[in-house]
Amino acid sequence: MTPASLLTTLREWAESGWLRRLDAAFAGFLYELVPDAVPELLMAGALVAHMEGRGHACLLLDELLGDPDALLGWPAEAQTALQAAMASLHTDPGAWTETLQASPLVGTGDAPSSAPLVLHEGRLYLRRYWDYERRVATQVLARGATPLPVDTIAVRRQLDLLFPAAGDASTLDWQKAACGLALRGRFSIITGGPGTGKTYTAARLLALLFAMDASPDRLRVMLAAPTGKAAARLKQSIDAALDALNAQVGDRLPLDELASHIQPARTLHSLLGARPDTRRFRFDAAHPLEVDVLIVDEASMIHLEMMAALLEALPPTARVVFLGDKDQLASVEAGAVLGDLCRDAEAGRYRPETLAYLEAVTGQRVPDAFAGDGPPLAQQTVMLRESRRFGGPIGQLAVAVNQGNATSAVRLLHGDQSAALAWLDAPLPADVIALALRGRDGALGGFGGYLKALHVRPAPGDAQTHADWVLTVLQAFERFRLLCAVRQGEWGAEGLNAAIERAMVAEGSLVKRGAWYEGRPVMVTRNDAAVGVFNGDIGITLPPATPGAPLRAYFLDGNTARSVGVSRLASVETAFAMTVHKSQGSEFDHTVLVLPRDAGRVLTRELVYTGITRARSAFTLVTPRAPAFAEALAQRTRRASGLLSLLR
Ligand SMILES: Nc1ncnc2c1ncn2[C@@H]1O[C@H](COP(=O)(O)OP(=O)(O)OP(=O)(O)O)[C@@H](O)[C@H]1O
Repeated sequence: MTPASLLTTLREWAESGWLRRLDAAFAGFLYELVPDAVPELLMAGALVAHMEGRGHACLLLDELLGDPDALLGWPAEAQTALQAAMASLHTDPGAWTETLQASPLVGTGDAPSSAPLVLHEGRLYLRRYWDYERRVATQVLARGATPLPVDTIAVRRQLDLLFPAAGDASTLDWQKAACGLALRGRFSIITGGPGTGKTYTAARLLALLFAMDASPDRLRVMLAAPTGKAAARLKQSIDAALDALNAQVGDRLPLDELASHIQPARTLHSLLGARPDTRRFRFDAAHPLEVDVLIVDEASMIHLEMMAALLEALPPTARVVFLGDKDQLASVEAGAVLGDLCRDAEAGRYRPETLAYLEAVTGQRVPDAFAGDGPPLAQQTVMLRESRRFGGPIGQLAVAVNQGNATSAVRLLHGDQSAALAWLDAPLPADVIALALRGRDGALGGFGGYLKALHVRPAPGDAQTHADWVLTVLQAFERFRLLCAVRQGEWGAEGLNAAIERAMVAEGSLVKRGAWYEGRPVMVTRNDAAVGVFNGDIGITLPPATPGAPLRAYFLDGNTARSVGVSRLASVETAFAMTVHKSQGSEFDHTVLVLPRDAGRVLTRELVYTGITRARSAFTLVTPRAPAFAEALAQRTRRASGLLSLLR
């Protein structure tokens, strides 16, 4: 196959929807740069771009040549076309590697180069992603290189105070261990499922750092998370945990002062100083953040590019602690950074030196099963294993789903007597709409509470009454949500949003005269630093206090609301229903997960797990085709990345 005919084939694949137009265009761009580029290079270029669009940081050549069907998961017709095209190219991985390496368009990654592609240990990258991975790995390695000196006797005293032993004093308290490990590292991770006490532990870690610091009055503490909502939740949880701790041990630790050192929680974009029209941030390696301790929540949502920018913006002396659930869906953007970094979290793999340190500072023995010879990062990672909030049916369901145990999960969904869980066979989207409008027996209602709050609008004029009403409406909206596996189609977020709007208009709960109407919930889909809104922010369209003034979108910001004129919101979508991806970092009292008839490779175990763990007190699974649930549980998200190999 000639390069020109391969490019035609790639364009045809894009026309058929197997590749993105961008992927085929990228191969065309490579050909323009080097007209004698071989077809292997053009094919690899289109496919590495395609894989990036699907969240992979790189393309594994072995997998492409060994089992392209499994790698790409294309429809049968596309697979046949791919096989035919691949048959005309080299079949041997060694020959592919040599061919690619010979091209001026492919760098090795070891030497500085501006080649658009990088081939490193059998992984082909778009240069940008190679760069992100390398920068993240460099930072993680530098920050984890040597443990910081610790006065183990003093730490033991503080930890005993912060974690008074309950029950068997010799049983390891992982929360206590997590504080001990984070204390001696500049980079640490505390992972665990929902309600395992990640923020509870982080609050105690702050108290410990404060107690152990030589000049605590100068300690600068920052809190951040990928979304505004997650940031606000983090601050609330840390404040609540510190208040409770104060009541417990306030006479022996200066916790009041600590609270005054914690700055308001920020989104990562705002922390780093996002600027309009550029990917560069105000804070970077040359202009580092002024921080000593940074706690970052919902770390599973951090994508590679953001992680690289964040770590580089931290001064070398700062301490960063990531909190997150490694089993949740990774970010929409390429990379699965937390999942990669937590590869050893389950097993522990603590070295003898780490085990001895943990025993010295906790007074407890780490069970032998967690001993090993893990890399430095594993020595700074702790997985919390006991859920404190999710012991009930929702927690049991989350565990069954995480283990891929469909039989047990289905039994729980069908047989729950407490009504926290339910399975609804919904042959038609109208069944979902009925559930959204009226809720279900035993669970909290659907959008009824929200519509009710919306309609008790105060008389115009009084700013305070108006502000109270806005808050009530925003909080009511947070109680219920439809989560979809996909965006498009009648079972996707777009289809269900349109259907809900129609149903609400038909029953007279909404008056819709144009795209913007009173009561329209919207989700921001693009960061806009100039307006101060970020991807994933959820707002409600409401009239302002001044009579006759144009509609504004109100966003919950902790316990207050801020507003933006709707004409300034360029990229938003209606948000009665949203994708599971976009729901990360949020929780709703009653969460409904809608699985479509067939969603192919997007329907995964991580997606179902993430949906379930958004539910605070009730969860309903809805699907028109029952087997879709078990099929989803059988499918894992696997993202190609070289981060672990760079961390070796
Ligand atoms: N060791 C503990 N003793 C008593 N209560 C605890 C303990 N650990 C956590 N909790 C309580 O369990 C609840 C959940 O804890 P926390 O919010 O810290 O969990 P999380 O892992 O951060 O949850 P999420 O995944 O929702 O962010 C809180 O009410 C917290 O006070």
